[in-house]
Amino acid sequence: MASPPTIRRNPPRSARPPPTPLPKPSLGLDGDRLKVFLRIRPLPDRGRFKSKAQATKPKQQCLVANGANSVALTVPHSKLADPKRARTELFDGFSAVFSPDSSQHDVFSQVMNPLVDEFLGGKSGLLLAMGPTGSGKTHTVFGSARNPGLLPLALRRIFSSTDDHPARSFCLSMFEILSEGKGERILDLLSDATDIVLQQSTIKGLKEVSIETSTDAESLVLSGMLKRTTAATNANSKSSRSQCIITIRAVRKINDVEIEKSLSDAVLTIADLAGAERERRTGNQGTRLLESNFINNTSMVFGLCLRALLEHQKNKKKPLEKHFKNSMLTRYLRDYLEGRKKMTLILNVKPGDDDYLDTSFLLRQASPYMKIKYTNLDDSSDLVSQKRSNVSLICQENKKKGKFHKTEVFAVAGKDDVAKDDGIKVSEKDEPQCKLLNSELRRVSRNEEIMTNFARALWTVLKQYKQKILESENAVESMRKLLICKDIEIVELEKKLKVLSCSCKKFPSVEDSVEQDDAVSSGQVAQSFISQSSQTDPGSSDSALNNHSLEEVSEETCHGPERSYDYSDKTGGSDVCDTSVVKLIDGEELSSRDCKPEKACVSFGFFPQHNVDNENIELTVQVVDKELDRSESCSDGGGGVAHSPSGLDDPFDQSFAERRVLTYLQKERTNLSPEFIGANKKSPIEQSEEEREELHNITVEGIQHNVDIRGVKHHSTPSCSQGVNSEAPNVSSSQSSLQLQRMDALQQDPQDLDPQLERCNATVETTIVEYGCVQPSDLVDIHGGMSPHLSGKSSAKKAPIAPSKDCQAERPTDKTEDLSASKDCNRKNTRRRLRPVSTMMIKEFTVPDTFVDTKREERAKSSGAAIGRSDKLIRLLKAHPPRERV
Ligand SMILES: Nc1ncnc2c1ncn2[C@@H]1O[C@H](COP(=O)(O)OP(=O)(O)OP(=O)(O)O)[C@@H](O)[C@H]1O
Repeated sequence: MASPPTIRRNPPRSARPPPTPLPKPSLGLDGDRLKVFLRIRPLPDRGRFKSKAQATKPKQQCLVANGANSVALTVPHSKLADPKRARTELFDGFSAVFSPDSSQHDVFSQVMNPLVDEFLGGKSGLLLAMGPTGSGKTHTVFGSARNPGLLPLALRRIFSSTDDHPARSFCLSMFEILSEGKGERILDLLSDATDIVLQQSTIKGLKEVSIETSTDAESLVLSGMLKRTTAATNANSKSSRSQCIITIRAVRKINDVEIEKSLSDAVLTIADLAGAERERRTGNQGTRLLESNFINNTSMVFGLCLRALLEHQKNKKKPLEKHFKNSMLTRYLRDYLEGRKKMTLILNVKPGDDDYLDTSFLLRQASPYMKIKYTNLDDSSDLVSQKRSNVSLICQENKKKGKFHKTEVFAVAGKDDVAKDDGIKVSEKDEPQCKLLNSELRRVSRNEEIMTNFARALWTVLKQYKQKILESENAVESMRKLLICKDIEIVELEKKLKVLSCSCKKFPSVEDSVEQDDAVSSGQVAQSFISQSSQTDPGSSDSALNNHSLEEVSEETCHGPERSYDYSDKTGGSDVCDTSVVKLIDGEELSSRDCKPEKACVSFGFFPQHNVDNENIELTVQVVDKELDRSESCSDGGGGVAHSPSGLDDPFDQSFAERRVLTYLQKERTNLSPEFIGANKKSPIEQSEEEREELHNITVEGIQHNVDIRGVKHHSTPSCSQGVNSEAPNVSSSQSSLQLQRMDALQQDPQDLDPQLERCNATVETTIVEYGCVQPSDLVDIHGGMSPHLSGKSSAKKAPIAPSKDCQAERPTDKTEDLSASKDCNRKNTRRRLRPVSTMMIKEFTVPDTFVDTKREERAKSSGAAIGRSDKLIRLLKAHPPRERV
């Protein structure tokens, strides 16, 4: 059985056959395209190599001329990944390819001679040599004395032809563009001038030397070459470090129309670019490296310009990118790089294997350039470029002056022939260029108009935004001022609240005084305290006013039954009382910094309580809440205050008391002294449930519920009770005033508290007697007296206020007439009495309804919340101390 045939699916690739050279392009097509010549320099002399190995080793070539217009580039073996797969690239389409053995004359005849002919015919042209370093650019352009290059040969050709045209002369300029730091500059090689600058495509300050003969011209070029910047690198012993440009300009000698037509100011430009360098190859460092960067950058920009031109020619809709702006060389050669002037390129390459990368890069880069067409050549380019420069300068000047108006632009652009307006004669040949220039001007002016309108609209929008920002800032400022005003109002309201709260505490005392005619129990003590306060602070209008008010009250209320307190807290207790006590402690006005809740049972009372200990003095202002439940529990608890039946049943007394209270409140409204309030002593008022219900409706209630409500533990000392019985008649008001003055001093100056503390302790007890018990015996109510007390440090917190046995014994109904009994007896009368007072309170101390309502709502909450409000109030009062009294 025969075996199946073996099929090789992937036969090994053989080397590609050499590409067939393309047919030489016709002259007609070639004439319209950018000419690109390729010159392959000969391999370096083998004798240069130092080592014998290198000298004997045959030099491999990677680039060979494959035809008149093409070359074959073969990848060296050393750079092949697979040595078996050799690869050769074909580059075709060159105007001509000069083999290494080509002479300078061969190159000149094909490359330079056509340019010279065109130049002599009045057309500008450019020959530009480019290639890697050491590829023979300089050799091709300048040559040597024995082997002159294209420039000397061109000069010889030009001057050899002048014999036929004696009316023309030529000027030669030579300059170089070299790197300066990270920038670049122009150096005139024919003079020592340093102030030459590049403007548009014109170099200002560049010296032009008129040349009469080729010999003079060559000498001039030689002198310039000597000044050119060169340096030795690993790739070239005399490497050019700059772009050297030589211009030959034809000048008219005779004003002959015919001659002028044939000898327009054509310029023949020859540029020898510095060769692109690879750092690894040249080993450049420092300045050489900067030069390499400059050289490579210029070559790259030049290539970009030609690529952009090609892309633009392929797609007319694609705008021509302005790469020429990125280097001086391309700026100077703008007309050539934008296709308005004819340019010829000669690529110099090295054929060695070592030069494969440089050669490959150059061929890949420059191959597309051969597709560039010249469809709109500018034969009178100098004239047009001069016009463009003039227009550009005019535009720049107008922009600088800010007087660039579109009308002017249109006036210029609207004219078909700018040159005519400028007095320049434009030939029919130049008319297309003038039209092009005019259309360009219209486009520029249109863009200018658009940008101007856009800038105006943007400016308007910005102004509107600015206006809005200003309005917003004003609104913010007004709101800030409004907030400040509101804050001030809040502070004033807080102060007013504080005053009202204190006045509410004082009010029952006054009322009780009026009702009970208890002039001695409360009035005297208050009078003594007030008088002392007045002495302590003569300038205090508050004290004076309060003093006066209460003096009047006490004087007028000397008759009538004296109200009494029944501190029947026999169980020590204290905690049976649910009556909430408002404690207001003003950190500024009270010297005490410590507020301790005291358990007391007061129906409606006010107790300034000074607890003096080693640390501080507590002045606890206790205002009994009028809440029904609490008051009820207070009364029922047995530990509360038993109010004696008020004796103010007399209508005259009632009305009189109301008038007095009204007078007092009117005075107090304007100026109330918290100190006085703190020192004032109020008598608890027992109320019935109906009374409490009514009191809930008055403003005072709202005020009182704004403050902290706590249970208070009454303190009492035996001395207090004893003082009521025995010492009260003997204690003079002056003594109590003196003692109270000391207290007042303590309150006013907390810093002096400690030194005075010990002294005060002794007087405190006496003051307690005065506050609670100093009353004439005939006026002291059987139920007790005023109970505001100052307890000493030993007894202030521990000993509850309780009537002593003696004190209780003096009371006719001390056991039977307890709090509840007295409350029941006086419920209705108290209601009648309190009603007008409540009305007055509403009238005098009306607070905003919202405030009252809010406080009522808050009052409906738990007592814990009330405590929180109290703390808030205390903090608020501390944060916003009342104004200084005048
Ligand atoms: N066609 C040639 N025939 C003989 N010698 C040549 C040829 N081309 C170049 N050389 C020699 O090669 C050397 C380097 O040439 P050249 O300085 O012109 O290179 P280059 O391209 O100008 O280098 P660079 O860009 O660094 O200035 C010179 O000594 C020059 O004489």
